[in-house]
Amino acid sequence: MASIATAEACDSNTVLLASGDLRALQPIFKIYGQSRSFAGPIVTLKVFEDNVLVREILETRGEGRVLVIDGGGSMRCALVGGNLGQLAQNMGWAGIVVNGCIRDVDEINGCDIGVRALASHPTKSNKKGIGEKHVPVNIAGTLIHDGEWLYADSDGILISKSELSI
Ligand SMILES: O=C([O-])CC(=O)C(=O)O
Repeated sequence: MASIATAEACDSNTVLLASGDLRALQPIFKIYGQSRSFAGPIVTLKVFEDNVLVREILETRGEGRVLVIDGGGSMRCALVGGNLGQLAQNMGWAGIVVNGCIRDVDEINGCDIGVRALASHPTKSNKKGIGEKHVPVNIAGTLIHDGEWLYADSDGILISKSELSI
């Protein structure tokens, strides 16, 4: 999906920014993946050093949505790797935002999705299947709800209560 420029979205939606219906994530993410700009409705996931539920969600049809994973900011393993990046692309996800690490960076950079993560880490995660889908998550200073909209480009990431019009 062609994305609205985040800077422009901020300039033309000052009322939404002031009310908190539109908010910018703190700039803590690195940019990966082929799509530097992406946008879509959010699916939230809260996990910690365990990516079984990440795969479970990415195995469902993305339909242009964005998976937002609160991995608790862990710097001890990767929640998404090349296989999951490929799966996300094949299932039609627009992108993945990870409050945590990814791995197989070269493979992920070849995938036709947008990915944001704190860093890369070569270790895989646990496989216990613990976590919560569709719950509110607090990432980069911002509370994010399932079903809200995410807009990402080279300037940053915006969360909007509803779809923005151009
Ligand atoms: O399976 C994992 O833990 C993540 C991974 O390396 C991949 O997606 O390729």
